[in-house]
Amino acid sequence: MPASSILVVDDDASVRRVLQMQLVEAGYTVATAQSGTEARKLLVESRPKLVITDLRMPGLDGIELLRLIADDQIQTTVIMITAFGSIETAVQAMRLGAYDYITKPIDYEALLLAVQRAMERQDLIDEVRNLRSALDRRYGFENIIGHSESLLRVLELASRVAQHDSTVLIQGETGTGKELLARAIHYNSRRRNQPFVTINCGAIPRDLIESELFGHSRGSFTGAVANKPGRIEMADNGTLFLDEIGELPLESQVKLLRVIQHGEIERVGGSAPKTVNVRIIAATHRNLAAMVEDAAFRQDLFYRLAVVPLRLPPLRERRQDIPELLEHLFRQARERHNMPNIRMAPSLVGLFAAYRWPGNIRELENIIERMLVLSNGEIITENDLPEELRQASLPQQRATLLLELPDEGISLEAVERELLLRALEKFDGNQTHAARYLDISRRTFIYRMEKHGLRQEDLTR
Ligand SMILES: Nc1ncnc2c1ncn2[C@@H]1O[C@H](COP(=O)(O)OP(=O)(O)OP(=O)(O)O)[C@@H](O)[C@H]1O
Repeated sequence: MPASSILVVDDDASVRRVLQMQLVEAGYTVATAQSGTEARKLLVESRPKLVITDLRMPGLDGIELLRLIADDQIQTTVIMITAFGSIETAVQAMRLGAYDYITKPIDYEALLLAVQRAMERQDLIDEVRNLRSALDRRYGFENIIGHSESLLRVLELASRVAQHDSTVLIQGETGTGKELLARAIHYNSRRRNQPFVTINCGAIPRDLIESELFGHSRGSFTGAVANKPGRIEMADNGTLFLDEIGELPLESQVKLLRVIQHGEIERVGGSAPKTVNVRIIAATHRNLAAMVEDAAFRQDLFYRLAVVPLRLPPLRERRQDIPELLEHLFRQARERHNMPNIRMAPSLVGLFAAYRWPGNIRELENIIERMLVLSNGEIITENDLPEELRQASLPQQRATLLLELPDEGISLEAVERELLLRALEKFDGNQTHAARYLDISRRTFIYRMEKHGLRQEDLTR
């Protein structure tokens, strides 16, 4: 049956005939069924866009047909024909999901108008469904490329947690796909048809972050010219993605905790607290546990966020994924720039696999894009690679940290001591930076310095 098809269901042959005639004349393709049971069969076989059904029929009646359509989730719009005066059943039909009803004797002009509106509605529903499934495909777990064990383990956990409403904390270096994973969780959760709202806590000035998160009332500060809902409110019933949560100032952390604990927000500048229902997914490239030790992040909030902690491994820890990612991202970039014939010399894969990728997949994506745009031939060769990648192939530079392992053995303590000193040196004696560089808390850093009997002055040894 073609797309604009209508199924007319009535046990009265003359009503069927007249309805069919009128609708065909108006340009629709029409099929008919003389009972609910016959309609049921046709519904499955030919998937009509619209069903016009009589309410009262022997056997399976209009209401039962409507229930079937709802239960089987058949995508169609229903118009019910009811006897004049049976308003209660019409109301019942609407409650069960009928889009409209018309009464007998049928006013054909009114019917055609109702059909036209119903068709437009079904078109809209179909369009939204198509867009949504494109979105689902785009943000599904299957779009997170890679088959390394460390990645698969995270994806498996994430897909299990997606079904539940628990708060998720995603940790991982910059560019490892934290936002991509957060979206996949949202689009695979029960909230998928509700908003996914993001906020980057590191990108918003400190004095504006609360108004951005919680909204503000008119006049609460200079520039607050109107009432404005915050991102949390916008994410009501959906998911809020708090990127770079480690950058959230301590004062705002208390308020966020309140949202998580009580589901309540208060706009900046007053107004009564409002109840919201949001799922929170937070992400950070920082070591939050170390920040808690340094009192730079609230412990209570940390525990609330890290109900399900997920850690995305850096690319250099899953080098086996590089060829697959390279191919995927290259194909995407080729399509984006409409360069279907461009190829990449196969020898390049080795160079890509050897590089350290400090910026992870985002860096890989950017380098591919740059090579493609700047290339002037049909094939990308080693000469088109940025310097840092070509260097990666030189064996002596494969790793930034190369330890000489002497035959007589080496003391782990001595190595640790040396690392502490080198890190301090690298950051001109700044302990906070050195600790962050070594991915430990400042407290741990100081503790280890003391353990080795090191003092700041030893720097100048
Ligand atoms: N496994 C993957 N497969 C395909 N594309 C990926 C993968 N991981 C990341 N990407 C792509 O890499 C880019 C960076 O990913 P994303 O923004 O999710 O990283 P991030 O960890 O949130 O980064 P940042 O910490 O800098 O915000 C995006 O364009 C994303 O689509």
